[in-house]
Amino acid sequence: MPQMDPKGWGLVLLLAMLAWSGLVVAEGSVPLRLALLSTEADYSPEEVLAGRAGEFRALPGGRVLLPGGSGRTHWIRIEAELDGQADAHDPHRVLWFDRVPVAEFELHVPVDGGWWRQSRSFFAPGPEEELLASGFVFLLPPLPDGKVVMLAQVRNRVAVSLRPILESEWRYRLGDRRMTVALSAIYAGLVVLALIGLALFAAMREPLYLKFVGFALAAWLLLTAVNGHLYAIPGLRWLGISASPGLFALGHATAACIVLLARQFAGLGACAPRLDAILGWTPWLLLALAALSLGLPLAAADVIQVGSTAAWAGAGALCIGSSAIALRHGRPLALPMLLLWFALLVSACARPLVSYGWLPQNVWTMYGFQLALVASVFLLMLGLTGRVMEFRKQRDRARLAKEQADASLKTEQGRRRFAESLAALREADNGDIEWLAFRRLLESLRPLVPQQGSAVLAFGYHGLDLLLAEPIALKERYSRMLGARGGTLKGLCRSRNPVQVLLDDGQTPGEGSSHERGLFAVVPLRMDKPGWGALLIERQPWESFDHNELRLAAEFAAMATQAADEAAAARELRRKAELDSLTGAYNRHAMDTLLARAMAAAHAAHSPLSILFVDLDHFKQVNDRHGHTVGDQCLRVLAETIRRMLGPDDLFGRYGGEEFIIVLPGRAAEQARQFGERLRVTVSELRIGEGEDAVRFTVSIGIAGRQASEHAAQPVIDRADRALYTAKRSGRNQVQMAPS
Ligand SMILES: Nc1nc2c(ncn2[C@@H]2O[C@H](COP(=O)(O)OP(=O)(O)OP(=O)(O)O)[C@@H](O)[C@H]2O)c(=O)[nH]1
Repeated sequence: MPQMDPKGWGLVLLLAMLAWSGLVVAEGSVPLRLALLSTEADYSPEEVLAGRAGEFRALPGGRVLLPGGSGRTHWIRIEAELDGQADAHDPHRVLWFDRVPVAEFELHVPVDGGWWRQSRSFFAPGPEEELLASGFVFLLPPLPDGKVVMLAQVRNRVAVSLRPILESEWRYRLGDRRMTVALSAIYAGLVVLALIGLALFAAMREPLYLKFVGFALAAWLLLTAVNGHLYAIPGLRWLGISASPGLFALGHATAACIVLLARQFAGLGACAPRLDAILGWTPWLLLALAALSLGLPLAAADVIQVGSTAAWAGAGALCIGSSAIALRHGRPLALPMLLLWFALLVSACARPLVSYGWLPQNVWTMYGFQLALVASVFLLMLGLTGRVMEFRKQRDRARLAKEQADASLKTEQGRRRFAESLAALREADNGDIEWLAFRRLLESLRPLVPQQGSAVLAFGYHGLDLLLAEPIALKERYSRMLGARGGTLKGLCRSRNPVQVLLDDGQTPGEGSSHERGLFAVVPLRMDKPGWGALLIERQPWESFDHNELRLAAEFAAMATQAADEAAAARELRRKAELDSLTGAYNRHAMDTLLARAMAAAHAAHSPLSILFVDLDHFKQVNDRHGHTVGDQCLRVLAETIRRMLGPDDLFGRYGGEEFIIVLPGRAAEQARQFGERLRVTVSELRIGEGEDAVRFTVSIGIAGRQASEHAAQPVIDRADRALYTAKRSGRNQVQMAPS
């Protein structure tokens, strides 16, 4: 069995203190004989006493039970034997009745041959009544000793139980004062608890506290209404119009709040979902019943009374059930809650049962409900304050989780975008791959890792030295830093793991440097030795990098170098596939593509373009005489000679075995002829080898120019080929122009 919380013991203590305070004048000092007569006609007190209205029925047990819904007038005869003992110091007597919800209550006392009359109303208390009157109180006129007969005339709608007490005034006042103090404490306590709940809501923004405030206020309204004090409060008197149905509606609203909170405290969503669902819609049902109570005619008040008791019993049973399950699952405060719901259920049903005469009328049956209700509010308050820290922790956890989820989503998006941008490297121009990879790296990391700036430095990476900065304005500073701390950085890169170090840019303070020292995350880049490089991310010296940031930077840096390596490898493969392995010139396939492109460009720009076919003369003899190795060497030397003579836009490829093609964009026939002639002469002067064994060779060249309308290469190639053929036939070692 779970241990009782210290708060639970505090509650028990509170209940005991309230009980000790003695809520009512327990018993009168003068014994009373009671009799009841009910009639539908209107009679005067004399006629009633004379027996014209019917016979009085004697009532044992010191109380009067009046059935509800009758609309009849009840006459209560109260007989007492006054012996005069009370009047030594206190000549006045008080006749006291429990304050029950009756519409009209009039007391008739025979005085000097006439009648002394005073009336009371539960829902419209008169100005002569005290604000927190404990009951219907009548300060009697001086009465002679001996037998006295008084008549109380009552009209009621709901069943009530009345217990008259005849008492000396000072004894009544003593009890009444204790009652007033207790009630004031209860009412004020409820308001204070509601305010505390409101303050907690303002601090925590947790709707549960608002529910509690609603409950505390509903309890306050219900208690003040049940005791009849609500209708005596200036400004709230109008509430008396709703009479008994209004009282029951308040009861239903309070029950709705109780169920709402009981559900929240039990937290059965996971372990008893069905009961949880029922608890979810019960408050709405109770509120609907409250509305119904207000809508039904006043004559149905006694029916509403029965319905209200049943609704409370049902709501109480649900609360008890939920607390019992919560207790089994070890929920905090489940045991005191269970006991309280039980006390509330029993006490809520007790008062109506007293009215029907099925239970004795005493402090517990009449006021137990109020005690239990106050104790419930108090216990819930304790429970709620206990949950403040829990809520705060929960909220912090939820916020942290959301921040982490947002951050990881942002990182994931950044990673995806970065990977996409790296995929585009394969399409990049040859010289841009490394630069683009590192620029993307810096730009992608910037929004993910808070920083002052960042840089990539790389030496001997794919044969390049690079320094990139983000923002670009910092490049100068990083360049200075590299000059001053390059050795340190190179040393750090040997470890291959990211580190964070304080570095300066080598300037002394005051030399114009905006921030001399920064904290740098140094992430070594993976590259083949002797090359080395690093990604640097800079922050203020006091803002260190956490493990995740360093890991992310290392991951992105690895992605960048890997993508650049792959793109460079692809570039190399592509290049090899386009080149002739022996001479390094473009092969025929690549040349066809490049030539088609150059022709289209020349056609679009209306600019000239010339094609030269260069063929070695009697190359078969060179091979035969000197061997293929020498033949190969001749081809390489010729290719190198041609390459040296080309401009940046010129193209050069090997078109067949010993046949080369040269494309000269922008050069017309005459310029091409001069180029060809220069080439022919240069080749004729070449020597392969030394001395007498030196090999010499010549070339024949055929030239054709693009005609104005031509944009396809083949006709020009054909003309150049024919010109070459002419050169060969005409004796070789010469340049022939194709006819234009
Ligand atoms: N060493 C070497 N020889 C090659 C290569 N490609 C083609 N050849 C040779 O080039 C020679 C071409 O001979 P031909 O087409 O008869 O022409 P030629 O002997 O140069 O005579 P003309 O062109 O009429 O002056 C052949 O013997 C081929 O074997 C090569 O890559 N290396």
